[in-house]
Amino acid sequence: MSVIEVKHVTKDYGQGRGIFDVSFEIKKGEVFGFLGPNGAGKTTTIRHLMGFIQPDEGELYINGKDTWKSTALIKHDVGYLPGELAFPDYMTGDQFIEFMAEERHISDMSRTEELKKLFELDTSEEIKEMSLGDKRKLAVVTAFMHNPNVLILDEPTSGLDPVMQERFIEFILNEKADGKTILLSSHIFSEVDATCDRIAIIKDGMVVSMIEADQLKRNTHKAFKIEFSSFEDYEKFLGKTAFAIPVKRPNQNQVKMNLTDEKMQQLFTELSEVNVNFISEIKFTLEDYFMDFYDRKKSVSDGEENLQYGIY
Ligand SMILES: Nc1ncnc2c1ncn2[C@@H]1O[C@H](COP(=O)(O)OP(=O)(O)OP(=O)(O)O)[C@@H](O)[C@H]1O
Repeated sequence: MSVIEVKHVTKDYGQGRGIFDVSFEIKKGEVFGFLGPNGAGKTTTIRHLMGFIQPDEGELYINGKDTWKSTALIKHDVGYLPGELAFPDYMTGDQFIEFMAEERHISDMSRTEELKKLFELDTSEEIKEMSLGDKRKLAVVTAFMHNPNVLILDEPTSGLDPVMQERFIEFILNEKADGKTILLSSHIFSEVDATCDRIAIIKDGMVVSMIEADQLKRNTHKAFKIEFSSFEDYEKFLGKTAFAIPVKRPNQNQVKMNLTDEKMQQLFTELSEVNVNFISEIKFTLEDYFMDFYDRKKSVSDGEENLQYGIY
């Protein structure tokens, strides 16, 4: 059974703003990445999941409970790390932790202590004196101190330095190994790449793509750049090749093309008849894939937009 279910959720704020017919499911033990440009609708979707907002249409469930109708129960199951942090400024970190422990009826503080140690957090300071990074760490400790089975993380590492970002990734991977179900909204590709099993891309309030992270890694379709030794070689290759060549750069005697592993031998046979300066693989990353959705109008030259890197 899916732990998180988002079913045809629409919240229309007018003028094209909001989320529209958003659907996805997250299975137990899965880390699901939610990527999208600013204003795409990530936070709105997450706030619906937390039961803070009632959808105009559609339903959302966590562990089978309707998130709007069972907000209090949801809080018990879920560790939520909001994108924008709000704390009572007059408290110290310790007082806030104590307050949250009482709220959650936690008496055994061993997990809280472990989290404080993991993230090297000094909780004796007044919250208003804390750096943004320390406030983020305090939010992490208090969001997960009750050891929830479901983690909902909205831009969790913003404000953390690279060492702590790395530590947060380790934390997510450990939680995943423990069977937790995790929704991670992020702008940081390396973080999503390192942790997520599946990734949804949201744009203008709509889910425009859903991919398995492995699909990117195991992609047998590859893109190559080839530079010929002379314009004659370039022309000779183009005149004879059986491959479709989406990118041609006559000024540089270069082509770019897609290829599956099985067709590699055929390419080398064709290239043996001409002189080549180099052939290089164009590495395809999650970032490339995302950027394609991020701005379809980005400037492309020589038909480069046709290079789809085999992701269909
Ligand atoms: N309460 C609201 N009233 C009106 N419009 C809203 C409201 N909340 C969000 N929106 C609009 O809905 C759209 C989606 O916003 P949302 O905050 O969900 O985006 P996001 O993907 O989380 O972006 P970011 O990466 O910048 O945090 C935006 O156009 C935003 O202005």
